[in-house]
Amino acid sequence: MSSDVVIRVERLSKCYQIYDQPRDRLKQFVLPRLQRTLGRRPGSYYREFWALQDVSFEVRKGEAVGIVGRNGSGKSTLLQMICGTLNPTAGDVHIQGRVAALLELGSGFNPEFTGRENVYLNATLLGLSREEIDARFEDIAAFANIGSFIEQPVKTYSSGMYVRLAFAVIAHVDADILVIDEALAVGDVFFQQKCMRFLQRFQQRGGSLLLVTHDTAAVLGMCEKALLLSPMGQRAPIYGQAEEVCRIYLEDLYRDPGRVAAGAGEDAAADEPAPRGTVFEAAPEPPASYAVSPFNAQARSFGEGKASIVDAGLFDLDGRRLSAAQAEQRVALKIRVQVHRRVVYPAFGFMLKNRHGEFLFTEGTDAAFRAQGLAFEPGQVAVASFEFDMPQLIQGVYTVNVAFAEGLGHEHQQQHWLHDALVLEVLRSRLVHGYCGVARLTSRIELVGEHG
Ligand SMILES: Nc1ncnc2c1ncn2[C@@H]1O[C@H](COP(=O)(O)OP(=O)(O)OP(=O)(O)O)[C@@H](O)[C@H]1O
Repeated sequence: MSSDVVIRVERLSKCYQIYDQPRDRLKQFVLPRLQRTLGRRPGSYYREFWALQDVSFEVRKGEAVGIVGRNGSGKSTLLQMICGTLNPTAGDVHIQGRVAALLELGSGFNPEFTGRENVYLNATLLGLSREEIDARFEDIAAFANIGSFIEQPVKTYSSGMYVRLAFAVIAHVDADILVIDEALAVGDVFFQQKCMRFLQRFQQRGGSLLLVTHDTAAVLGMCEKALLLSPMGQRAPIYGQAEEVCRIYLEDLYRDPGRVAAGAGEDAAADEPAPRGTVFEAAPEPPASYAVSPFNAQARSFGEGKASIVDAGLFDLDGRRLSAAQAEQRVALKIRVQVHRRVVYPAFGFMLKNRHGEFLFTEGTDAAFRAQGLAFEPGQVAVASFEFDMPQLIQGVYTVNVAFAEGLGHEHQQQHWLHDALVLEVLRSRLVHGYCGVARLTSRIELVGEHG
């Protein structure tokens, strides 16, 4: 195996034996032995089911590979074989380094043990000595941030707490390869962003990542390569550049006849064909709606401290603070600072982040006020107000960073930067794909003629 390949999967296949009835399993266990003793050819009492066929790919040091595929395409089966908890029917898996996995909820932890005991159990299984775990325990507990629950049996945990602890363990065992089933990303938006930051640093340090997900945006955001698996061998596995693989995955998904409900369109088909010139207007849709959190003054922050951000929030144009907003509503995002020491060329900014920690947009006053030579003096209070139309966001939870800096362009220095000062939760949105939607969308369909 070449030195920088950490996972090599060669022609891997898995066949499960399916028993139609429980008693067939017993028959399969007993009868073939009996038949052999009697000198007869043993029969079989199961059907074969190939969950995975002929999968080959490689992961290199520092590389992130996404595994996409519809339900039942064999993703979990593949991961289990990579982690060594399931034996392949054919083919090989070669691993170079320590693998830590965040797989099915419930696997890995003993429900009767406390969080602390499970940390020791899991980290030991992943190769750490007792002394190493002692030295890291506080960091693990701080990463999980589940408070005194760490001393409670994990059977009392919510699924979010469970994942927090499981992720905290795999983040601290010096793994070379992390295997993450993204379906488990059930923690809140802060924890998800924290995990993403950790995964980015992990990769920068040379760690390799296998990410299983249905979310092509996550694959495109994090992975250079991707593997596409299809259920029931509908198509041979495809391994290649993430963009190309995600494109094929989406095409397959939309080609699936099962997507269209049986009988759909029959009512319309019974109607007379619409004449040329008919225009179909889109039915009006309710606008996307958002819940807006109060300002979190305790949010994580950094900066040189010449001024402090003491408030930030979304307001309507009459100056009322908003706890709810709608897409395309005109709003003002306001950031209030108290100045402690003189600030020359002050600049305010804000950015919206999705649950992966990716910036959807960042806006700031720097360039717009550059020519005006602003300076703030100690004791002054200033409020920046950004007015804009609320964007069309896809389903999810978002956070807003707010920042105050001194200086221009690249020469600026952050005075106070607050991570996640506001949280924006999408309560309803027509959008489920992509990052955000277009503004002021209206749509119509017109029959413009007949061809031929
Ligand atoms: N122990 C088993 N015995 C028999 N069939 C199994 C077993 N485990 C999985 N399968 C079947 O193998 C196929 C692949 O399952 P697998 O769980 O690996 O798919 P998946 O891609 O992870 O699905 P999902 O996205 O729904 O989690 C499925 O049809 C599943 O029913």
